[in-house]
Amino acid sequence: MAYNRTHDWLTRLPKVDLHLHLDGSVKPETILELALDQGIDLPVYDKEGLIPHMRVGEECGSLIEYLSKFDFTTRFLQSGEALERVAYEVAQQSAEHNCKYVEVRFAPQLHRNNGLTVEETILHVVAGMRRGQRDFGVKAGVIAICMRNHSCESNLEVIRAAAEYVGKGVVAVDLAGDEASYPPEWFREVFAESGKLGIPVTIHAGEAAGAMNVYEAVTNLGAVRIGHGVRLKENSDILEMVKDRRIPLEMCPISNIQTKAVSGWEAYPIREYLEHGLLVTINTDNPSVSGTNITKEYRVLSDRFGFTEHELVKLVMNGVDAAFMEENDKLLLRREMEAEIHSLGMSLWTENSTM
Ligand SMILES: O=c1[nH]cnc2c1ncn2[C@H]1C[C@H](O)[C@@H](CO)O1
Ligand SMILES: [Zn+2]
Repeated sequence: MAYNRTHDWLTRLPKVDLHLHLDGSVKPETILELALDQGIDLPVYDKEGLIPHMRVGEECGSLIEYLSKFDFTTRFLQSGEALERVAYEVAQQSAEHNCKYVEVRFAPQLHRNNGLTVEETILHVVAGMRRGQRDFGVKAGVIAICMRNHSCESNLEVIRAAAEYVGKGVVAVDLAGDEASYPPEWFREVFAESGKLGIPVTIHAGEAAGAMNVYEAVTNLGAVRIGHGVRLKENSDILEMVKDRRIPLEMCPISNIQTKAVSGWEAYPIREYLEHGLLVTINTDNPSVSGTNITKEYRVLSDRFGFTEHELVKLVMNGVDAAFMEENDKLLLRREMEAEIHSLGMSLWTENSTM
């Protein structure tokens, strides 16, 4: 059936988001309220005025510049109440874009300035997410992040706490932060522990450094998914390895352009990856830092790369396949999404399609 890819259609398309940072998803209006509640001074007291403090502009030149935006927001996320609230609001924002499943990631050690333990931060994020799931019908999982600039000891603490909550809201662990200055091989000891404890691993790699980091993440850190992987195209052997092992890539198009993972849209390898058979998924990374949402990501792809409706659905369903979810739950989600896509008047084009 011919389909008109309007704004409305892309909003209504059921979607998933596997790569979304909690501290990169806070609404400016929430910051205004949190600042008031917590008695923290703000540089300005209107929503529009806060945006430049939270969002990168056109001139963003690197991942390091991009990461500098997070310090502003994390100051307000130092209580259980604030963490629970923003996790709840992520579910709400996801529902507004018909995002059926979201994996929310956050770094527990960044939220301990007022004395929360790592376990408490996880408990509060899980509680907010569960409440959001109940009120907005968005399924969710939490990914606990180790930071590249943190000590091995502090990252091990995150891995061990996350392990306690696997099956109770936590679905995986991750490594984020300044990739160019902290290569993945420095974190072998940390991720040996996640291997021992049996927690799934995804690693930010091939974003601000080359394909070798993807190789290291997969072969030595146990990554079963890769955050971004944009620079994988720089090494065809590693690209083939990722393809053969069916490692999904969590690509975040708007963020990837802003952090200069590639020079511009013309060099963005998403069509190349998809046509080569890589398991590409589409995600937001940081809605409030990047000024994005999941509908906008799909719209950009449709506009810039001329993806067909079938290709867009393929990207959505790749996300379902790549989710850190129990197989039974995944089957239910897949069925729910396929039925909804079908009711939008679209035929399906997925390997698992029964149509
Ligand atoms: O795209 C990213 N690459 C590397 N690190 C990132 C990215 N987006 C967010 N982060 C960092 C900054 C946040 O404070 C931290 C935890 O969410 O993760
Ligand atoms: Zn990220």
